[in-house]
Amino acid sequence: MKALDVLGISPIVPVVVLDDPKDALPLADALLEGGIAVMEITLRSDAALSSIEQIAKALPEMNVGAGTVINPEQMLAVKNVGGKFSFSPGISNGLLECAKSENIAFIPGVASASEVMLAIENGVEGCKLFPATAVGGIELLKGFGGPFGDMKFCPTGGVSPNNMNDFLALPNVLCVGGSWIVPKASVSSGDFAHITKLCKTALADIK
Ligand SMILES: O=C(O)C(=O)C[C@H](O)[C@H](O)COP(=O)(O)O
Repeated sequence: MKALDVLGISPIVPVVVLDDPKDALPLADALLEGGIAVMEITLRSDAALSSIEQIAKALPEMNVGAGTVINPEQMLAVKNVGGKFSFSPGISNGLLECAKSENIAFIPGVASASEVMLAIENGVEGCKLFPATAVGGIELLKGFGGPFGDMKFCPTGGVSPNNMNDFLALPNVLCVGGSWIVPKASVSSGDFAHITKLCKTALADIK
């Protein structure tokens, strides 16, 4: 799978923090039921790698990968447990080299023109804009569209049902990332039906 394929799976990429690996499969099922076949599990908890491994083994129809990948060791660990891709909040030569040599779908985070240029120099076709609303959001993406017409983006950080359509309407935006679609309280209380409902509502609201 290539980075652009990852960004083309669903207009919404759920950004997930899991504290307990037992929640991994019910959550993946809930997202699939809601019509979303991609999920980014952030490496911010000890449960992340084992959650990715479980989902990759049990639910091949779910495209599971990692977020918050900030060094090559983590990128390799994600690949080793069956994660299909790595998102990072930033971009570094170490991550770019590791992704190339290991043939890993890598979506780096960018927030400036120079970072987009580093991505282009390394053959990257799709980036996360992070943290999207804080670094300029819609206006920044419109600005990037001039000099970097071929680069595609997944804005993440501050995206919500209120602004999702403004982002998705831009020609250089393939999808948006967000944590709103998987509320922590719903996961901890086992209310996976609510998450399915949030997915269905969000997909139906896309213009
Ligand atoms: O660390 C990463 O790799 C990330 O992916 C960060 C997340 O994208 C944002 O924390 C999600 O932002 P919200 O949807 O505003 O909660």
